[in-house]
Amino acid sequence: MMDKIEHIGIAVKSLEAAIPLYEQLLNTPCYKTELVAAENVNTAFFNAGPNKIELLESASPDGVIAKFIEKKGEGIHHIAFAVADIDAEMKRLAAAGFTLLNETPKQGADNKLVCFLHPKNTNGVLIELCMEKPAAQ
Ligand SMILES: CC[C@@H](C(=O)O)C(=O)SCCNC(=O)CCNC(=O)[C@H](O)C(C)(C)COP(=O)(O)OP(=O)(O)OC[C@H]1O[C@@H](n2cnc3c(N)ncnc32)[C@H](O)[C@@H]1OP(=O)(O)O
Ligand SMILES: [Co+2]
Repeated sequence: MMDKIEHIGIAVKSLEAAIPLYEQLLNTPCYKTELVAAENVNTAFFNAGPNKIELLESASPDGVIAKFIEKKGEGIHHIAFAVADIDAEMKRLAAAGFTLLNETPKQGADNKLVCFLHPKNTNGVLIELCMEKPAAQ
């Protein structure tokens, strides 16, 4: 089952410029920045009530965020839903005909395991599933 919206991902050209703007907008400090090398992105996180805003800056000129900005400009890039069991949700959604962009959960930011669904099957919206990484046994 999909729980709450965990975060909304926003593609930006420059975190240096966008962080102070979102701090002012949300009236709360950025609580974390993190490079997610596997995704080629620099991220910055803000709390917004029960949800989060994730700013995404490309870490290289050919990354997915750079490509997105080149095509569509800065703006909302994806919506991430929290799930309790990412493997079960991936299985359910694949069986329902959605296109999973990764076959197994992969490392996300903020200690999460994530999976993306192709926007072609979701009315043009890139969807991310994310689950808190279980503590190492
Ligand atoms: C920081 C980690 C993690 C977290 O923990 O939260 C993140 O959020 S990482 C975020 C960045 N990573 C990803 O987005 C990974 C998943 N995305 C992809 O695999 C690709 O971006 C994609 C969705 C498969 C698109 O890649 P590609 O096919 O190479 O790009 P194109 O430019 O050719 O696009 C094809 C088609 O799809 C449209 N598109 C692309 N991105 C989006 C988007 N974010 N939302 C909606 N639509 C999107 C693009 O416009 C093209 O459409 P057409 O032009 O109509 O063909
Ligand atoms: Co995200």
